[in-house]
Amino acid sequence: MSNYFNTLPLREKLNQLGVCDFMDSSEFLDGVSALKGKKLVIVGCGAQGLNQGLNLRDSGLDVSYTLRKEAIEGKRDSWKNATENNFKVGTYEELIPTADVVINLTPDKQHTAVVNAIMPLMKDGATLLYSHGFNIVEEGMQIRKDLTVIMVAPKCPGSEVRAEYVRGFGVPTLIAVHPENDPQGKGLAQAKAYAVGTGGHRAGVLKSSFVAEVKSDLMGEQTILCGLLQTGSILSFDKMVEKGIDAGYASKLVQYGVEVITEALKHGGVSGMFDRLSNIAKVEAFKISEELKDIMRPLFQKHQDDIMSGEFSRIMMEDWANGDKNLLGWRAETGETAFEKTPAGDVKIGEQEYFDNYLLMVAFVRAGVELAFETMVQAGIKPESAYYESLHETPLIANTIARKKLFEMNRVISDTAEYGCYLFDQACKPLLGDFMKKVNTDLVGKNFNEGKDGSVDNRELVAINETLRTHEVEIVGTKLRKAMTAMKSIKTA
Ligand SMILES: NC(=O)C1=CN([C@@H]2O[C@H](COP(=O)(O)OP(=O)(O)OC[C@H]3O[C@@H](n4cnc5c(N)ncnc54)[C@H](OP(=O)(O)O)[C@@H]3O)[C@@H](O)[C@H]2O)C=CC1
Ligand SMILES: CC(=O)[C@](C)(O)C(=O)O
Ligand SMILES: [Mg+2]
Ligand SMILES: [Mg+2]
Repeated sequence: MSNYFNTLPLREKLNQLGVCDFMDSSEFLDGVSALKGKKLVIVGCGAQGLNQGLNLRDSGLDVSYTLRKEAIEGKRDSWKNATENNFKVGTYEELIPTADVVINLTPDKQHTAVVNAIMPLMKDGATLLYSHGFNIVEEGMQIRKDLTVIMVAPKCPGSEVRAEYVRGFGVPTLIAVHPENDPQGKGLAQAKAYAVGTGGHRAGVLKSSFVAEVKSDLMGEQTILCGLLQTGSILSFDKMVEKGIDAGYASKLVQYGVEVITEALKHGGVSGMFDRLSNIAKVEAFKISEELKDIMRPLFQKHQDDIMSGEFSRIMMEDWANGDKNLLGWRAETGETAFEKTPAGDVKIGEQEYFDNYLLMVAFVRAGVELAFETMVQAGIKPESAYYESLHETPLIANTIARKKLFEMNRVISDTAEYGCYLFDQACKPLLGDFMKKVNTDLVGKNFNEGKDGSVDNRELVAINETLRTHEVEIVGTKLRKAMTAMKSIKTA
């Protein structure tokens, strides 16, 4: 097998990268009917497996889980996840031959082995569904020609796929039909029905391609969504402690601050987040985010270039072959950071205080969202896809950090995302060394407005507002958020 994307001529590469049609809600009036009465069998019951299954069942669909024998015999977590939620569980041999749709929600690194094990058991004309394009695009997996191959990819960590559904909302979702596998022409109808089943249609669905999804998903998770939130959290905490801020306060500000700050981003975009700052704080946060963009731009571009060329996948698959040596080493290193080891203090922090005392994170988020969006669009990803993958998913990742710090984020996201997150973090921390030397507690830990008279130059403020509001991520975000009529607010502890 070889990288499918690299076998395409440039014209077809650009064509598949550019597939991105925002689907009007009227396209989902058939609801789940295309899958009603069908047997949906999910392989794996982890972050996506469990949470998608819970949503699908609540949407009236017939869901069961097939797990590898050692998971059943060893009563592993995946077996506990499925049985404790009263799902039917069986072996591949027991459940796959009667399945109408087999949903592969195992780790990307296992996909080739898993698909080779389940494909011979799949009945003629069945459907194989992925939630990420890696196996098809980066590994070039070939699927039996009588099978339909589709993708329904939530732009969200598994835990929040369920949390948003329970709130009566959903998460933005990319759907696609693999052009090499749609023999009965039923792929799109099934993908749409599955997206309704997970609740994705309430947040927004893009008709995408396996190529567009994988090349944008890898970029979002490595940079703004996981990598930069990890780097920014660790550097912010270390700076506060270095400057004598109480470690418990610093830990709470960082752990919950990213959720409070990005909740404003979710509802009002970058400009909405900046509007939560005083005028003098907005001017300062703008200035340092401009500097952060200049420092990090080459790193964001390198990540996108390596994703496009297949170099990222090559080095990650090398680590797979090497027993996940880097992944496990970086995971252990992250767990040993002072931020991860310092519990949030029992101290009251008001909602506005998270903005006034944490300008640095506001600046990190603006720089990361805009850089990730700009870099994806320059590489051929359409703005709607880039928006979901950069701005909208950031608060959903932040929800996991608020729950149990970086440990929870790295536990819930895929192993592919976790590897990419660490890869970015390892490069970004030293890149920001000189910048962080100049950072003081006015930007992180203390109220920026304290002792200042609050006056600003009107023309400068008008220019900053104009720059924030006219960025393409704000233009497309305003349009996409209009469709998110069921979006709910989250109150932080
Ligand atoms: N995590 C996320 O939020 C997102 C993930 N995705 C995609 O969803 C897919 C699943 O990812 P995710 O939910 O994170 O995976 P998890 O690591 O959370 O869960 C993987 C599941 O697969 C099982 N599994 C592991 N190894 C094997 C194997 N060799 N054979 C059979 N089953 C195995 C595990 O159970 P056990 O070890 O007990 O057998 C577990 O139930 C991936 O393609 C990922 O890219 C897409 C969007 C977001
Ligand atoms: C949660 C999600 O969308 C990620 C980051 O792409 C993943 O976990 O792979
Ligand atoms: Mg993703
Ligand atoms: Mg991913």
